[in-house]
Amino acid sequence: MSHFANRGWMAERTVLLIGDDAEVRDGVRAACERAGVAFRAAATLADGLRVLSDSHHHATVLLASAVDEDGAMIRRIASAPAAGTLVLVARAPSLRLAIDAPRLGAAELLTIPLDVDRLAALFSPAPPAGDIVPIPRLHAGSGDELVGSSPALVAVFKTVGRVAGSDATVLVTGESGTGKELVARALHAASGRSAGPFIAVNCAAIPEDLLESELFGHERGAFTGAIARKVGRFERANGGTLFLDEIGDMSLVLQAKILRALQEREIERLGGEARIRLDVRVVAATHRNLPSLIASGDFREDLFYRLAVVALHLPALRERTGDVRALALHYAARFAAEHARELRGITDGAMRGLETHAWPGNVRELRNVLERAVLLSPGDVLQVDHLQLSPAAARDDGVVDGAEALHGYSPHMTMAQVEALHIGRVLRQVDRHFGRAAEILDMHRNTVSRKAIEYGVLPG
Ligand SMILES: Nc1ncnc2c1ncn2[C@@H]1O[C@H](COP(=O)(O)OP(=O)(O)OP(=O)(O)O)[C@@H](O)[C@H]1O
Repeated sequence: MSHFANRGWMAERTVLLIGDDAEVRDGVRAACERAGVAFRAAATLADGLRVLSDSHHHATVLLASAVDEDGAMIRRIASAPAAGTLVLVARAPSLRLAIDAPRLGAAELLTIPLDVDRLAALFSPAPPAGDIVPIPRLHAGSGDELVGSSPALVAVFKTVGRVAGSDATVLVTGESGTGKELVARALHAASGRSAGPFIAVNCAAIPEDLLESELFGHERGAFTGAIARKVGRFERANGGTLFLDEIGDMSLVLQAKILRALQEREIERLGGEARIRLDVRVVAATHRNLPSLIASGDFREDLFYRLAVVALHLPALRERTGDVRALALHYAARFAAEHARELRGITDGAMRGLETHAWPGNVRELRNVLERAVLLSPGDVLQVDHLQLSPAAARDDGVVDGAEALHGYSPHMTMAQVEALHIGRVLRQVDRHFGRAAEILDMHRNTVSRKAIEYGVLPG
């Protein structure tokens, strides 16, 4: 390469650091050297804006300042066209900064001490076009359809097609996140009841003492606190489909009541006299092994046979890796459209990473990984670093199986990996409510948010 050509390339690929911190400067410079891009620094915001006004940068790293409470500084840099990809770094990022960063236009928020490898990956030039799996255009109307063509999923499609037209009760089994609810919706949509309601109840999410009235309803005064009549979900599903999710977590008393409702096709509201006729198709689902619950006396055998008139099993995603590519492209296209991001494709390396991941959270986890990657990738190609797949869940460690895989845990993990997994899981569970997560984890909420950012486990 000639001297001039080299200079031209360097001018294109320059990273600007704005901020006055020796440790950050050293880290960013090291990442630039590793990525083969030029490094430039501006100590103050004013200097930085001056530099940005006369030269273009591939990426800008901004040391987030505690005084920038409303993010005005970040917004100003992010909106400068010459700033390129914006990366924020902070020593102890506040929860607010972590949540606001993507909205303000930052592609990444990194903590100090800097992860030089991650930074270098962000600065690396886009990979050559040949290594990219292109993302298809999203066709209009593609919503929540079942994606995949593995033999296991095709068998599910066929069964759905065969039984949708009947009113037979269907039991859908499979690990959490495998698509049981989506299958129930597909059964409803393909049935003669699609004009009627689809009512879903997560039996494990509703406290035991409320579940009965939630399902069957109650009359006014049926119990303390029943100040008005309530129509239950069975009744609300009349003319349509009732989806009873996590049926294996229901008490034996309620199991008996469900069985009766299914057999008699009638219910009574709590505290009521009248029998109410039902025209409801029931689809039930569970991630638990019902035959073993029957063996331990925790699930009624007669209810099992009543529910499993047709049984449909959704295999875990790691057992049908053939579906991963189609799902990844589907969700990349969908989230790119949803978040108005131009995306060309996914690198071969990233696709391999997806195909060899153990997916303890199944399709739900894949969907979250893709959404986060689409939001946070700086360029128009998704690379393996953008996926932030936890190495602990790589499939080929040979130990992750059965119940352990279900929980993403393996005895080869470091304490940090276990902590990352647990914090991510708790945050998802409490729907990103950091106060509640802090209580569960018995940690200060700032520690929770710092660790979540550090480990890259903020749920999408
Ligand atoms: N084959 C698939 N194609 C496209 N999206 C899918 C597929 N399977 C699952 N998903 C998506 O994954 C997510 C989880 O699916 P769903 O809620 O149906 O799983 P589930 O098995 O009912 O989970 P849980 O047992 O935790 O309730 C949803 O966003 C769903 O749209």
